[in-house]
Amino acid sequence: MNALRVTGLTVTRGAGPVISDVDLNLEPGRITALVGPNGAGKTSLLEAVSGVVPVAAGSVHIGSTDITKHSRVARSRLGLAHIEQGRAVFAGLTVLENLRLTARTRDRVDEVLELFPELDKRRDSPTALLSGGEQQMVVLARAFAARPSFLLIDEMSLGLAPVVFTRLLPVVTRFAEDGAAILLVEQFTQLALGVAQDALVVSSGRVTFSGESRALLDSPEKLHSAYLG
Ligand SMILES: Nc1ncnc2c1ncn2[C@@H]1O[C@H](COP(=O)(O)OP(=O)(O)OP(=O)(O)O)[C@@H](O)[C@H]1O
Repeated sequence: MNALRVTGLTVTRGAGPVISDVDLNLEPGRITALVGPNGAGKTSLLEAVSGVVPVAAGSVHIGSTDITKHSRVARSRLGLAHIEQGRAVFAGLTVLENLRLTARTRDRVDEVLELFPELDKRRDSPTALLSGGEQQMVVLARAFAARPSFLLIDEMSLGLAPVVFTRLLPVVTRFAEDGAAILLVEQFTQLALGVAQDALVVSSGRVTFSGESRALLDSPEKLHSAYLG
């Protein structure tokens, strides 16, 4: 399976660059935690990789295919999915209908519901009636149903109690074990580093650490200085 490779990426917003010269590799089966202070540029980096915003310099490749100028739709056809910040379910549809929007087969819907027994129980409920945590599960489940090879997840925990977020993390791990490459942006730094094999710290738009997440978990000083840039 291919890797996704970001090289020398620079993104400009408003007055100047918010991401500068970032390199990043997403390998099949591995989770990369992307962490850093507020306003560091994490969301902008994800948006540039998925094609929400254009890049000012640098490139994004899937295998040998240069997707830097591809549309979002073209990227998604190549297996790239992006769960953007803030949950967006189709509230008027049931859980099952939400999943069928992205699943190619009925079997895939069943496979995904196996990962989320809570949703299976409520499969025929309008999604609007679910709790915030359950709605976030629908968002994740809908992304999984499309079987992306590369999944960018932006602040899955936003608005959720840590206990709910902790419930979602093993499912993300399981999805990576099935072969997906995942880039996880998270405010709960320790939890994100705990499930990830690789880590990238950005501060003021620049990479201040790139390596195994274990190195940061073992050294709070290293993490602290990477945050400070
Ligand atoms: N639409 C926009 N127009 C102009 N500037 C923007 C826009 N969106 C974000 N920015 C700026 O880009 C910089 C990086 O923001 P970004 O949201 O990418 O950071 P972040 O690391 O995801 O932050 P947070 O952790 O707070 O969500 C910030 O200075 C922000 O003000």
